[in-house]
Amino acid sequence: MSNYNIPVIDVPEGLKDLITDGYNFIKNNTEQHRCDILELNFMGQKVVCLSGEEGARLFYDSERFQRYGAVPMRVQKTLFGVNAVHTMDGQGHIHRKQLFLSLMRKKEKKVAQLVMKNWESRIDRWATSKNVVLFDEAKDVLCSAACQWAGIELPESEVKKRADELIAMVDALGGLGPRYYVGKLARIKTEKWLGGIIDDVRNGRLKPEENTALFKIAFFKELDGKELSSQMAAVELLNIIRPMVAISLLVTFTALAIHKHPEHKEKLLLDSSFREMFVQEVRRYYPFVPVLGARSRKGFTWKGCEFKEKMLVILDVYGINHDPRIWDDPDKFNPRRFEDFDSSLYNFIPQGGGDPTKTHRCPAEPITIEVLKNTLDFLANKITYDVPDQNLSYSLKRAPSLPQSGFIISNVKWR
Ligand code: HEM
Repeated sequence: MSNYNIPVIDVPEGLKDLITDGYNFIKNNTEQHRCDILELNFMGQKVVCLSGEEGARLFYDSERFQRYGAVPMRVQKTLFGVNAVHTMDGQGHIHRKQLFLSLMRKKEKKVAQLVMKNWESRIDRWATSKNVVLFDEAKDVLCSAACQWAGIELPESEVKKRADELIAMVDALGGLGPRYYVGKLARIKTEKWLGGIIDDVRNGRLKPEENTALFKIAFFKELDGKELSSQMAAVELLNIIRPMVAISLLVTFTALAIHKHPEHKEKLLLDSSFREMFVQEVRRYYPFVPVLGARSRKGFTWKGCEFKEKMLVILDVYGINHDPRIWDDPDKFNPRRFEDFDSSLYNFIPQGGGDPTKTHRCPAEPITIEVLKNTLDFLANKITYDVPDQNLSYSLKRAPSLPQSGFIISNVKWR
């Protein structure tokens, strides 16, 4: 590549170097060089990193970029599933995406209600426990609610086991060694479990309601008129319930934000629009998705950078959510910033950017926001609890990140 103005950063040990520098890796380098494009010499392979709102806009230009070949196999074998919707392009992607959008359209209130019922059912047990680890409870609550919504029968006795497997797939994201293998094994087991359920639906042994994800995915037809294989259907059913359980990470950060910012207590009680702003700030401020990847479809030049065909391109999601050109004082937790935030499709992208009907942007942002808003109301206004001494620090060098203690609460009571 002959990009004389583009800084080149050596990454001799590949993933290991990126993990060491963590969420701030691209941001530190783009800020140092005052630019939105970097070239990485990633163990001999050239990779372009894009940042800033304009970088995001370019990344979501589907004429220039594709997803096929961009998601590393290690991420497909743990987080997304091999050949899942995340890796598709063109009409095939839009058709598969419609399946997800149709399952989620106007479902946010219903899903949040299911989550709230599950939270409320735990209070009596919490009241008699010395300590409650909120993250552990959140993943079980969300797993139960996700399965109820999707039409999957899950006995209470199996909830913890399945929730642990689902979270292991998410936890494998930046993990090398054991964390990766635990996530990979969890995916193998879960795909087998759900593949069996899909077979049972198809041969009539199970009869889920017709408006559930289980039914719709079991009988979904690709553009060629064929049903998905039962394993592929299991992968996509997992793409409903796994990310629901992943909301438990944001629930834990929400609890941390309530605890660290008692100055917002009164507003959280009285003002539902402030609760929405608070949730948006949790999604912006705390680390979750670090980067996204794509490959250039064809050669082209942008802002002096020459993109070659099939070149790997990485978008700095965390960096854009902390970009000082978009956010005043980005490292300050300030829900009020959302009062007059001028949102485009590319300047606030915790769950991806662009138009969700046309790009890979997450179809479940309304659900995520509604679940978090209701959970915030529950934690801040419906119950009381103590927060005993514990290690609440979280690392920006681990993806996904989480407060060390999982957020322990005690002496829980209805308010
Ligand atoms: C913790 C909250 C969540 C976060 C941080 C999150 C994040 C993301 C991100 C970053 C993407 C990819 C965007 C891209 O590639 O351009 C995505 C896609 C997706 N998300 Fe979410 N998500 C969350 C919750 C959910 C939930 C609750 C569901 C399902 C109920 C869901 C289902 C999906 C699906 C199916 C896709 C693939 C869309 C496509 O490839 O077209 N997500 N999400």
